[in-house]
Amino acid sequence: MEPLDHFRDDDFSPFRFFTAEQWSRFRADTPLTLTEEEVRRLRSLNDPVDLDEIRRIYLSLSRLLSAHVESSQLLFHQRKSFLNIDQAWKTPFIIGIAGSVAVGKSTTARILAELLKRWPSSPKVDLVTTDGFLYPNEVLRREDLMDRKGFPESYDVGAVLRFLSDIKAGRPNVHAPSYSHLTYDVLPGEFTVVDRPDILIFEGINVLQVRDLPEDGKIVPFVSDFFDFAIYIDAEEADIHHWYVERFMRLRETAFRDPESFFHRYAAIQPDAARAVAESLWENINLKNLHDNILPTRPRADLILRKGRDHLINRVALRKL
Ligand SMILES: Nc1ncnc2c1ncn2[C@@H]1O[C@H](COP(=O)(O)OP(=O)(O)O)[C@@H](O)[C@H]1O
Ligand SMILES: CC(C)(COP(=O)(O)O)[C@@H](O)C(=O)NCCC(=O)O
Repeated sequence: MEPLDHFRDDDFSPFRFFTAEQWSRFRADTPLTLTEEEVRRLRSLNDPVDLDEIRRIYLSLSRLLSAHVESSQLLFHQRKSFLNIDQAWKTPFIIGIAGSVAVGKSTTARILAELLKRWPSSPKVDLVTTDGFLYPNEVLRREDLMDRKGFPESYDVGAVLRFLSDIKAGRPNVHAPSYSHLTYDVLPGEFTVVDRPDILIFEGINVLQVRDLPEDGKIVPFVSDFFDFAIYIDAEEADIHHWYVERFMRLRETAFRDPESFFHRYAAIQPDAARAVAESLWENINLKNLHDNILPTRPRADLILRKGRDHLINRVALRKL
């Protein structure tokens, strides 16, 4: 099989590689618990995912995650008895989902959340996206970071770490800030409340980021230190570029029509001028971020889902144990 860029599919690779067909066989007898209509509701604009893709890719993934969650619960109980402690609260299992802007992380996260909720054990599954942890536009403007929205420095990483550490500590009613793609800003005073889930899916472009160690020797964790399983959604740069621009053009006919939309002015201009804006946002912000900050985190994932030009997953790489 063709390797994933600089990954080598050989005995020394940390990953095992599968075609979508090979991967689909691992679903065994995992039942299909979503309907076509539900998948349509869960997918983002321009995402072609359908029930066939759920069968081919997501059922095996759900089965694999179920094995990981089960074994982490077993380990948790064994640890309790080893330490002879009586810890009433459980530690949520956290799944990180990373990848470029416009690669389809939100759709994958929403589909996974629904599939996991429908396991026979009916776990409580919550989903949080990292955009709520971006600094408000007012701060980004002041710090001259509006052209670096989505870069590591545009997030309040301290707040992310406090959030995840509260979740892992089993605290009730932990607040995650909210973001609006419509106003292109953090929503003041709006939160998602996360109340001791069994599983938390934490999705965002930079969740596998590692930072330079502080010079003062202070020990600061990485966001991914809180993850039990990390997924990277991957695709050819040219394809993601195309999806970004096409989505922007579709948004002109939908979300941008709303006078509240930050991008409202681009709904009225000529298509060529709008396309030029999308190209520039891609080139100057999102592509740079992909090269400098996102792609380098790919080898840190446990699982890489690689999409083809048609936006469907055609290859899977699973980290060897
Ligand atoms: N300007 C926008 N207006 C409205 N919705 C948007 C806009 N940009 C992105 N979205 C939506 O926000 C979600 C997240 O997009 P993005 O951060 O690019 O990640 P991904 O495509 O990997 O899910 C998607 O559902 C997308 O359709
Ligand atoms: C809000 C985003 C940074 C994504 O954030 P995430 O949820 O991945 O943390 C991204 O969608 C974005 O707005 N990028 C800035 C450039 C642009 O408008 O495309």
